[in-house]
Amino acid sequence: MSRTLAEKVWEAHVVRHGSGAEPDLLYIDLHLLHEVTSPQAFDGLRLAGRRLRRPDLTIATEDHNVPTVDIELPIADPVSRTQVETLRRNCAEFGVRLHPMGDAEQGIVHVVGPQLGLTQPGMTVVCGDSHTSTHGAFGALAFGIGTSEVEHVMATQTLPLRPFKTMAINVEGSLRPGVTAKDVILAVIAKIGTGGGQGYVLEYRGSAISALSMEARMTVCNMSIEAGARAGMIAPDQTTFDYIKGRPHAPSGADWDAAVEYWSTLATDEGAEFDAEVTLDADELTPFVTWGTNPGQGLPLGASVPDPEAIADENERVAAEKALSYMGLEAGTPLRDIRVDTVFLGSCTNGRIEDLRAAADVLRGHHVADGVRMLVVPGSMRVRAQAETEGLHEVFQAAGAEWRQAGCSMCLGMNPDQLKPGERSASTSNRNFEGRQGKGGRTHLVSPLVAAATAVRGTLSSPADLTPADLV
Ligand SMILES: CC(C)[C@H](C(=O)O)[C@@H](O)C(=O)O
Ligand code: SF4
Repeated sequence: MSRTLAEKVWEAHVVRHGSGAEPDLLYIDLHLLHEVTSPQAFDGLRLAGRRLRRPDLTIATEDHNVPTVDIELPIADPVSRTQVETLRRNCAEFGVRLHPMGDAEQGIVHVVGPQLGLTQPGMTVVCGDSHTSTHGAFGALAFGIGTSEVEHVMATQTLPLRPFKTMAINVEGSLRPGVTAKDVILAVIAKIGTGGGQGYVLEYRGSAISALSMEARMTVCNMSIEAGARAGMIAPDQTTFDYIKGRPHAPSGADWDAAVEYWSTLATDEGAEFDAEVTLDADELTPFVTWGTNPGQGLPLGASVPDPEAIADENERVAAEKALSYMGLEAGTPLRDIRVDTVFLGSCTNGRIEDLRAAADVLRGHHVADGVRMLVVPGSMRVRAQAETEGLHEVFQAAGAEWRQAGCSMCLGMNPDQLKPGERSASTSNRNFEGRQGKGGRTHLVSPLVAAATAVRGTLSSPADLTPADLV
């Protein structure tokens, strides 16, 4: 029978089929941990007198609560300090490999796994974090789990799971210059809505997806959860294999050949049926930005703030009214006229080396606009080191941007990098919820190219809007 990629990975991991209403029990190949969602799970193990079943398949990093400056000083915020210290104690007690602040491999959990070669095609990957969907870019079945499930995986290396439906997201054609993976996924979410993926594993397919680099594919899969999906996946291909080859945890020698042979069987079979299909024309996409307070409230940069009155669906209309009032925006204002105070380049969506390179290319020869602060936060210390080898930090600093240490940073208000009430950002992260980047902060989700151009002009912009007058 023809099967989809997701079905193949699922079936390869069933330890025990559930009968009737019972869920299947799946084996988990990789368990990622961070400081926010692990403490109660470790407590649970301790109370039950259990050890970790497979510490060798478990890895932890510090990302959410870490400051991105003065990292050699004690963490000032007591809550954050406790989180980080608790993770350190737990990892030492239970024998889990941890990359703490300052370590060469520390970084955002979803940047660290792939860069170490831990994330591989055909795996099941879990983490107590919704953006675990990122790892699906490798053809892994990867999803976020709750804290009680984290404990279950720690104790047994398995997880009871209910079946899912499959949705194909076909993106055909080629992206125009200046249009990126971030624009693709923002357009997908605007099309299917923040609940459109509920109950589904999304598979991104088509010529525009095949043409993406691994890092761009991670950007797409990262935001699957913002469409409500269980996971997002892309079939592994030569691009995937080339990315993994030679990484610290990649198979080598005969194991590599055997792995590639297996990975090559994972793509969805010809004739396999999806429960739903959505199609997007890549050639028609332009830079996309959000105007509202959920990731589905987005439009092409060339559009204007929508008029809620013109929205037929009542729920959507009310949501739009509320969003505009929170965002301090007037219907009809061209999106390009929206002025920002802050630009944030980073996060597990867009904090990898290609994102930094793309933004640096725009910033070279330019300066951040008066009154705008720009934070550049590499997704991991390895990304930071690579960027410094390439001199990108000098480009950012010469442009007046702040060059930071690795972490989640301004993606969410759990560390010192936050917006003040009423401040507005252009942010390469994945969520624009009320207060996400700090209480009262207003977030516009954008690509790294739009982030950089916006920093220069001070209003939401794409690189194509920069004129010779913007050069310094
Ligand atoms: C803190 C963590 C549980 C959360 C998540 O699950 O995604 C965070 O990473 C986020 O992006 O909102
Ligand atoms: S960078 Fe943002 S989205 Fe990613 S794990 Fe951290 S807080 Fe969550």
